[in-house]
Amino acid sequence: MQQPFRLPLLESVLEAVSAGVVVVDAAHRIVLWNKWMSRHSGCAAHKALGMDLFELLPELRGGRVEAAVTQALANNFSSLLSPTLNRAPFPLYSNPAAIARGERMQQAIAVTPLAFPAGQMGPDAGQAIPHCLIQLNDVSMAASREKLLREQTELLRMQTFSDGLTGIANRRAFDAAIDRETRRAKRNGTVLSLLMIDIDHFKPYNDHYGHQQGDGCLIQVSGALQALLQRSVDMLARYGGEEFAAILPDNDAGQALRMAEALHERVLKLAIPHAHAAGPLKQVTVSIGVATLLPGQPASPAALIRAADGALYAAKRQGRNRIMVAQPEETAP
Ligand SMILES: Nc1nc2c(ncn2[C@@H]2O[C@H](COP(=O)(O)OP(=O)(O)OP(=O)(O)O)[C@@H](O)[C@H]2O)c(=O)[nH]1
Repeated sequence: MQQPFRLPLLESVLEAVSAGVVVVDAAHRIVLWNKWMSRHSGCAAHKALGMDLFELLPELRGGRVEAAVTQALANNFSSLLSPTLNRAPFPLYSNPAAIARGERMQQAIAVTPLAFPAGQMGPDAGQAIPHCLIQLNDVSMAASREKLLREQTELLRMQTFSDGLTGIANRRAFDAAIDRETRRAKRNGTVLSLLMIDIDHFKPYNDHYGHQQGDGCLIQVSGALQALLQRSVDMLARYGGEEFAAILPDNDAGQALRMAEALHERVLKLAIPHAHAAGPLKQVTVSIGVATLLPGQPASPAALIRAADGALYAAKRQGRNRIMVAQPEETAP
């Protein structure tokens, strides 16, 4: 090892490294401020050196950086400041365009205690003098990739569980919810109601007005139904083509029937013209089947759906534009 070259070599490494390197002494005075720090902070080393770090950058006072530096100097503790909790504590910018936008670099910061041996002479000879090393890395790219991934994941989640046409929950979301709510009702000994809602004579509507207007009708009806389901626990889902399902946790048979009446009425109020509607009302109507799972009743989600569906088809058979109620069959607990 060629001893004389070590120090200059280390210095050029410190200046060339793609990370911020700052060293402060026990009084928080800056004793090292590398080129990367000058470039990204806009503060040259000759200005920073000898200054109190928290006077140079007062916004670091009282935050996680000051706490980490104090822990390093007083207790010899190292800290890693998570970029999630401490996005950009130092006023550092990736490039001039980022300065113009006022967009700080996202930072990963490591704070490490250092102990320099004091010189050979004097009262402190041989003793370690506490210092603190602060390393900073630019994680802006990783952070924006992470943000993009999070947004894409959220979009995929939305697409997986919502209906592309109406924006309400889709069949997949319904299947998971009815299963979850049935188990919750059994566990808590509470009631659970289910409404199956179907637009009457939708095929002739489509045939007469066209598929696009049919889509518009589905959007209007689902919007009207959704507007009435105000509780966060209620769920309206598109069960199939022109069939919707409403899960009503904690609603007994009477409450579910009243909700069905309100939904039925709300669709009538839309007054969507339907030239081929049966009966005197030449407008879009719905038929609704209602079923309620009673506390302690051993019934499966499938039995609840079967009962509500059975009631819906009874409503269809009896002329449509009406509400029918059925009781789910008991199944083995
Ligand atoms: N426009 C449109 N139509 C759809 C969509 N999904 C299903 N449909 C149509 O909905 C109609 C359902 O018809 P049927 O099941 O015969 O029921 P209906 O004519 O409403 O008769 P009843 O339910 O017995 O009153 C079919 O013509 C489907 O093509 C959709 O996303 N958009």
